[in-house]
Amino acid sequence: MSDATSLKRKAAEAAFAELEEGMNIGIGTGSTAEAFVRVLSEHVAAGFAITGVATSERTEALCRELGVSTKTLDELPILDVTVDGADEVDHDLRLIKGGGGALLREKIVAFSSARMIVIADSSKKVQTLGAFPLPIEVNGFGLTSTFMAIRRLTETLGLEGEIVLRKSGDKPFITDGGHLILDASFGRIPDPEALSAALATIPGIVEHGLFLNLASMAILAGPDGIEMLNA
Ligand SMILES: O=C[C@H](O)[C@H](O)[C@H](O)COP(=O)(O)O
Repeated sequence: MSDATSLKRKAAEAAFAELEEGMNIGIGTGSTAEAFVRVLSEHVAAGFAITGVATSERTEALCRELGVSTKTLDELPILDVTVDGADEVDHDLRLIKGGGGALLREKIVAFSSARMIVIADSSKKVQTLGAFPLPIEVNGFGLTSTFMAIRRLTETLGLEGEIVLRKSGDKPFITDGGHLILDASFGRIPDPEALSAALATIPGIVEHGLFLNLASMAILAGPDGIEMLNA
């Protein structure tokens, strides 16, 4: 197991320790969330009862393959906890998510959960969000207009940098919801709340990858052990 893989597994094991039998849980997307599904599946195989709501088709397929039972969010609209990865975490538990394109369902599921536990290797902890390009999920209709509105509004906040349409091979990347993603490389986002509020005014934006006031705990696994951040 590579160092990064073993750190993800350690974070996933620590998140499992926060769960109780019988809980209804949101299950995130990405390589760290996948490590969590693997840990979970081992406990399920040993008789631990839990029901999950997956945040992506990819996670749903993995749960099915590994024997973790899932329901839809409509069947289980109130969740005890969501466990998910992140692309960046700051000291106030503000996150950038969506590197894997699952931000919309991830945010809906996290919002439906009493708690959100973020799991990551310690490299994801940052002083200021923004080195990781911010994913912005947009409707395909009026893409150019939406792009220009994002550019205009972010410039008024002093944010500059490349904004590119995410591709999968030579085609646009399409999310599980059938939308497109623009990745905005701002470098630094000194005021995530102001940016989030500004983006919310643009109708073509479906959702963005700033997760503010959602995470209640972050479990960061590093070479020297586990660091827990609590809201
Ligand atoms: O859309 C994907 C998610 O937000 C992931 O949780 C995030 O990109 C982190 O992924 P990973 O654990 O693979 O670094």
